[in-house]
Amino acid sequence: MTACLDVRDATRSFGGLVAVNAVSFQVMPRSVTAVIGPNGAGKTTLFNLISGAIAPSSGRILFEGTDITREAPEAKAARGLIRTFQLVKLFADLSAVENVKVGFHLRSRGGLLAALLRPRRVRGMEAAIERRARELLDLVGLGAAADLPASALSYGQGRLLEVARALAAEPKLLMLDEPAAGLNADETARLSSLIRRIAEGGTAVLLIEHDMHLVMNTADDVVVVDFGKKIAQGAPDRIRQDPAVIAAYLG
Ligand SMILES: Nc1ncnc2c1ncn2[C@@H]1O[C@H](COP(=O)(O)OP(=O)(O)OP(=O)(O)O)[C@@H](O)[C@H]1O
Repeated sequence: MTACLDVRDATRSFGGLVAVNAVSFQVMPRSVTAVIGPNGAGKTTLFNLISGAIAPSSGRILFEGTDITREAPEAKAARGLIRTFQLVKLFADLSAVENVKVGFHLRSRGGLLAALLRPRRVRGMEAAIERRARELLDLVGLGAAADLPASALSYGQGRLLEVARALAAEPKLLMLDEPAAGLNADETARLSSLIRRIAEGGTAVLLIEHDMHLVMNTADDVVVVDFGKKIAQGAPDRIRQDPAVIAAYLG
């Protein structure tokens, strides 16, 4: 099976500091992979290399077998590599469902423009987008809030709305940067089951997360980085007992 994402020896230096040092790992289709590590380990830099926000000093990044190392974030998004943070912030005055509709434009700009040039089709297309946006809100548990302005949502609901909007772009790989940050225990449990459902629906998920409970309950595969290097990779149960991982967190 071709990996959805294949990171090969990704390296990035800032001056003398090697923030990400020859990190390699793969994300398989329909799987959830978590990147963990102590503060300053290089997780955010690694995410930036994958999403295209910054260029690697060396190494390669393949998406569905194609080398995308030097592609811009927009080009990667068009392939289906979507990071929540690539999207603009939520529009406070727009309703939840309208915010989700914004996500459709990320990948289907050509499609939408073409539709606009064919007036008779527009109405059908708008109705389909509206329907799909509401389905996505149901999926993340915000169905009842669809018509509320984003500003009326709680912090946790706002984070879930960001996920729904990212899903509107039909990602093949969804990258989530600390999705549980600021969520309460209930919301975190719901997020965990949502991430599992997203993966089972055919979208691979790659996340950075500090909440070990979420990681251990949600991820199929855990990549541990420390001082820029990958020090371990494996299933949550194995990672929990890995001496190098324990040392990194205690040290
Ligand atoms: N643009 C930059 N210029 C210089 N140094 C940087 C830059 N970005 C990151 N670094 C350094 O690279 C190292 C890794 O940082 P990074 O933010 O990737 O770690 P992290 O694992 O995401 O940390 P945290 O968990 O605290 O968010 C740190 O030492 C950081 O200071």
